[in-house]
Amino acid sequence: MTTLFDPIKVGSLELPNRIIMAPLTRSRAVGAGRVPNALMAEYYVQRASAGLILSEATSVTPMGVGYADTPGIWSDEQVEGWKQVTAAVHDAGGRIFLQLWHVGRISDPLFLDGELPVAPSAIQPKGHVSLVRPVKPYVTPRALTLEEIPAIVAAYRKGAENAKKAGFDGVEIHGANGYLLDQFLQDSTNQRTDAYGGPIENRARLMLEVTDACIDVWGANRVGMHLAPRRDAHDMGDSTPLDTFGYVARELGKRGIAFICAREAIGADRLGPELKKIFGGVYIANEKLTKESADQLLTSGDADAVAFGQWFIANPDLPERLKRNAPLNAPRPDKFYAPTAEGYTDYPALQANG
Ligand SMILES: C=C(C(=O)O)c1ccccc1
Repeated sequence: MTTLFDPIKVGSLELPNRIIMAPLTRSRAVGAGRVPNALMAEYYVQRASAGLILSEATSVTPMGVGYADTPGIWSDEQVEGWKQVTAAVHDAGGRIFLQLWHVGRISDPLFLDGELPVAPSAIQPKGHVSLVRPVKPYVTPRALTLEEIPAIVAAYRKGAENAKKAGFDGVEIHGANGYLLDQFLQDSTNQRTDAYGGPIENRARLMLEVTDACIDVWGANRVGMHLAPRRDAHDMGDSTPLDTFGYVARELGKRGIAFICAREAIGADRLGPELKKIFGGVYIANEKLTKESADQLLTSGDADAVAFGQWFIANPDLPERLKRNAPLNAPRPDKFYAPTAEGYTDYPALQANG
């Protein structure tokens, strides 16, 4: 019976366990340059016992930013900043992928030097700009012109190249949670009439062009994809979800990428088991999992590995704690996005003889 502690090959990497650290935005890349720093290196190295760390979402271009103090991967300075993170994780025997991100319409002119956010179509998302006070509704984004799209693909390619320069072990493409690639994929947010809109193969085109660019840089066995088939973030929706996500899973399977990591909790409406069959590769399940529900997913074959978010925030030595059935530290949501060491690097690990 497969357990969390069994090794697994993901792409060309041998992982010592199936306990993945989910991508977690923590807003500690403080400063105009959005450069990773020593505090971030300390946070990641504390969690290096994960089978694989998926880094926090990292913008591939300034126009892809939508939150305060989140890091980028477009500048030489940011590459240098990330090098201290990857070196620390590798020195501790860990493995880390960078998550490549563009928020699309989930932004605001205050993050974009006064520019409107860009998107497949000019459709205002319901909801408010995250973590901004006073509360501010999202604006109506500007639809990207057909001529602008090659530059978006080029930005992801550059991000993939810079991730390699920075010492990462691979890249995960953020295709989930209502951000740019997800906005193109789902028909509630994409009303284009050109080659990037209409039928599923057109709406998936940008996601797959970005995937092909990353494969060109890294090879398929070092590229992953993050998906949110439940369509529950940032006012998303699709009229034929299994067809839409099934098409993506099939196309990613044809390309032989290292994994799909799908954010969907255990629930009757989840598409995971179907998508896993269609994809045919390593399927990582994420969100609100416990040790029991994670074990159940592995035992049933509905997932090959599991990603924990909040439990890794609060427990730097999560794999050891799960192995020992040790008590887990409680996360402190008030510090999830505060630019402080408090609630970031001060969660205690078990005592060596604990
Ligand atoms: C990158 C995020 C995502 O994937 O939802 C995110 C960003 C800000 C806060 C929480 C999560």
